[in-house]
Amino acid sequence: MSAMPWFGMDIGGTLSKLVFFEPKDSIVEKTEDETQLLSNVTKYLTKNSAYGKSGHRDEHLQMDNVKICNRVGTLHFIRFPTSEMNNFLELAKKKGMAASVSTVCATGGGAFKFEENFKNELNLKLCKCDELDSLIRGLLFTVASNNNECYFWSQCTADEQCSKQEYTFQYKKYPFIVVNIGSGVSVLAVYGPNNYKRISGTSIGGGTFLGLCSLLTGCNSFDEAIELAANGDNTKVDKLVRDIYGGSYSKFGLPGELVASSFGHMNSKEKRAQVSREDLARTTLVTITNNIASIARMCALNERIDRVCFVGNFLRVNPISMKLLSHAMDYWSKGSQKAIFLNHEGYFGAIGCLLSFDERFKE
Ligand SMILES: Nc1ncnc2c1ncn2[C@@H]1O[C@H](COP(=O)(O)OP(=O)(O)O)[C@@H](O)[C@H]1O
Ligand SMILES: CC(C)(COP(=O)(O)O)[C@@H](O)C(=O)NCCC(=O)O
Repeated sequence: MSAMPWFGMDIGGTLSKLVFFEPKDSIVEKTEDETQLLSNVTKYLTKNSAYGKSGHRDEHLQMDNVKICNRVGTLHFIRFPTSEMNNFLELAKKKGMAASVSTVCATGGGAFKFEENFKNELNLKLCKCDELDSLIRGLLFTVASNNNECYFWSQCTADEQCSKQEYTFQYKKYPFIVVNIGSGVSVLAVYGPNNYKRISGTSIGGGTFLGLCSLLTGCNSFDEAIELAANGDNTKVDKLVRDIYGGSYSKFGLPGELVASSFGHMNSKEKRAQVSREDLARTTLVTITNNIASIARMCALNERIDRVCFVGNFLRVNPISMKLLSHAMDYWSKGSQKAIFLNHEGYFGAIGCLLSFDERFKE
């Protein structure tokens, strides 16, 4: 079967992620098909960082000297909103992306939903891979290939002192938890390279943040929502323990600054009149993030696992949530659970999917 070895696609509920492998070695002779694709598609993809109105290449994530399928080359990372799928298919057709190939590996719900569109528009067969298998596979591969992939936030009790630190993740040491925060949230316990289970999930995820924030603030993008949140104050919107107790609730170790009731001030007309779009964006972000932290903590406790990797595009340009997650894990576990983050946060499904080409199509 003829297949397209250098693309892996993850078509998610909000964003489509496209990982593209550009072979750079001269050891292996290029086939005629390869030469044609490399000259047309590679030039177009690597010379630009924006495609159409809404496609972006994350140049800062590019990985050089990566070995895949016995080839050495560069991995490129591209994303576009899944809602723009029709425009993507049109552009792919125009640029001849599928001209000399018949199959591409794809994962995420969209690999099922858009299968017919790929067939009809591009005459391209989607070889479907499971999204959680791909996620774990891509994550393990990336951590093994990239020394600087993982980091953590230290001293997150005081925001000014909280800093990003490199983390050497012993990925060969199992188990660990993966919390994938995409449109919704999946929580996985990983026991070995081919041994994991999905232990929990919640529909209150990245899609909920963006949806609620759009409703409450009229913002038009995720980046705008995060920017608003960065300048807001959730204590104007949330009811804190100290608003109820006048201080902390010490008998059960609840500090005064803890949110007792998310959005709890908003039943008051006067308080509503005092809040800004920024405050509402911040509160939405804090509410969703704290809820995810609670679920992650309980899952880690239940499974008796202390390392928790948070991934997914909800964490893109979002240090506020990463710091909150770090603080929550550390504080409530009295330092026994650790929150770990990864630079290629939203791309592991697509990377894992690209890697499965090797297995499925080698002669
Ligand atoms: N440019 C963006 N556009 C839309 N959502 C974004 C963007 N960047 C980050 N996000 C956040 O990431 C979430 C999607 O994460 P992702 O891991 O790609 O999940 P999915 O596979 O469900 O699309 C969105 O719900 C939103 O919270
Ligand atoms: C259905 C999904 C696996 C799809 O993945 P996504 O596109 O959100 O990354 C995910 O949204 C999810 O796990 N939702 C939570 C469902 C639940 O456990 O309540």
